Order: sequence, then structure tokens, then C-alpha cells
Amino acid sequence: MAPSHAALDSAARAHRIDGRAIARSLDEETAAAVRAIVARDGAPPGLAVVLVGEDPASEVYVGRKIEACRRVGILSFEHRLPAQTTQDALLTLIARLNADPTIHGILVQVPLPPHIDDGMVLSAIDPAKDVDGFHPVNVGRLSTGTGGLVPCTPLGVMMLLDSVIDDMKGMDAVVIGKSNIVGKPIAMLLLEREATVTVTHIETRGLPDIVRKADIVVAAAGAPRLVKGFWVKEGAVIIDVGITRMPGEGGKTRLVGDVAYDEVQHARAVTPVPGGVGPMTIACLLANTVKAAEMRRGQKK
Ligand SMILES: Nc1nc2c(c(=O)[nH]1)N[C@@H](CN(C=O)c1ccc(C(=O)N[C@@H](CCC(=O)O)C(=O)O)cc1)CN2
Repeated sequence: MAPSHAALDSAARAHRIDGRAIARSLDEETAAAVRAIVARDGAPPGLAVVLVGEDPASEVYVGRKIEACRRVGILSFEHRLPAQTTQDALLTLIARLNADPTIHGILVQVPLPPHIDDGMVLSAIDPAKDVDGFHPVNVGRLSTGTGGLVPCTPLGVMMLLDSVIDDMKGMDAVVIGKSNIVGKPIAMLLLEREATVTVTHIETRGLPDIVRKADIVVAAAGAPRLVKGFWVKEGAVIIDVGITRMPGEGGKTRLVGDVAYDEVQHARAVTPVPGGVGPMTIACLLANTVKAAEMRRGQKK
């Protein structure tokens, strides 16, 4: 008897890596770690969240970060500054937060308004409080494999890969995207696991052929539905970091990833957008805040 459509469908579909569920279980671990810190030290870790301007997406992400802190018991301190805030005023705030012992982590939401130099501001954060892992000291530690705080999205990507791959040693990994906060750190983390890593970007010649050789594809180009079905090798694992808001039906908007999700069902596993990498970014921020608090305690001992 011929298999039913339902049976054919389920046989042909890639495993959907559930970022929301994995983020929830990381949050449970973080909440337990926070409770242990409170029992030991009498106070929870503190996270300063700095938002400059009114970028609507940033407002949403910052709101979610603050809500997530509340859920796991981290104390959040919100600093919302107007778009016309000067770079000097922002640097003064960061210096104050660096010196404040109740603050274990500092994050400055990016993008910053165009008159502010991101690099200058992110480099002003104490590397020990740099829970985004953007400071050059932490970038250097990551690239030399010497610890430090790792950027949240790349950390989340590795956890999603770990949920479906036991050992990445010798696997061919292709990263699409070369940004300092996502593409480059992911490449470093994959190298640490002894994957063979090719870093590509939107201008790379012959990109489909390069991607087709990969066992692991991390798409972080910010180009909606860039990765087509025919780019992907059967059995590959695909992590979609792209999140682009596009016009949807009835005047609404919808989120679209860098991967044509419906076309890559011959992959072994793939993350959805939304519900894949995004929730991990916030869960890893909370985990990094606990790590920063524990690192400080370790230094004092
Ligand atoms: N200081 C930082 N700024 C920015 C970072 C960062 O890690 N540190 N990353 C991004 C934005 N970002 C966190 O700040 C972020 C992006 C997406 C999500 C998320 O949960 N996405 C959901 C969908 C959300 C929606 O409905 O719009 C998903 O993919 O399921 C969380 C955090 C840039 N700036």
C-alpha cells in the first residue's frame, strides 16, 4: 500500500530545532544559579540595560530583556536615553556603571544613533561586565580560546547545534555573514570545536556551491530567504540567524529568516524564524550575567 500524504510529509521533514524550548531550559538553569547566588551572597546579580533613542525593534528587545531578568531573578537597571544624547554623556554613564559594585553586567543595545561611535562606546565597558562580549578584550579572548564573555547570539547558536550534533570535529561548517557580533564569533566558536570553517558573505563568489558542501550552515547575512533548497546538502544542519521584518498580509508585518525554510526540509535539522536563534540571544544574556557575577567573585577570592 502506498504511504499516506501525512506519512510522506513527516518522513521528508527536517527536525525543527525549538529555540524557545531550549531557551526555557537554559533560563531554568540560570534561575537556579541566581537563587544559589542570593542564598550565598544575599543579593542577586545586577544587569544595566542601556537604550539610546527610540528604534522600535530595540525597544522590543530591551523590553524582553528586562522581563526575562525579572523571570530569573536578576535585578535589571534600565537606562533609556533620548536619541540626541551625546557620546560624552553616554561614556559618563558607562563609567558610572563600571564603578558600581551592584552592577555585574552592562549592555548597550545596538544599533546606536549615527552620531555615536559604537566601537568607542562598547570599548568603554569594563570587559569583566561586558555581558554582550563585544569588548576587544573579550573578542581577543574568544579568538585565542582563553575564556572571557562570549557574544550572546553566537553562544546561542552553539547551544542549538549542540542539541542535534554530538561532536563537530572534522565537520564542514559554512558561516554566511562576517559581522563582528555574529559571523566572526560563530566562526571562532566552530573552530574551537574543530569543525572546518569557511566564512562567506553576500559578495562571496559561487556561494551556493560552497554552502552545498557544508554539514553545518549558519546563515547570518540579514538577507531574507537567501539560502535556497538547492544550496543545501541532504542531512545538513542549518541555523538561521537572520530576522528581517517584512510586509505581511492585511497590513501586518512578518519575520523572515535568511533561509527558505520550506525548501530545506531535506536537511537533518533547521531552526525556524521566529522561535529559533532569537530567544537564545536573551537566554544567553542572562547566563552571561550570572557568569560575570561568578567571575567577579572568583577574582576576589
Ligand atoms: N547589545 C546588543 N544589541 C543587539 C543584540 C545583542 O545581542 N546585544 N542582538 C540584536 C537584537 N537582539 C538582542 O538584543 C535580539 C533579536 C531578536 C530576538 C528575538 O527573540 N527574536 C524573536 C522574534 C522577535 C520579534 O517578534 O520581533 C525570534 O527570533 O523568535 C531577541 C533579541 C541586535 N542588537
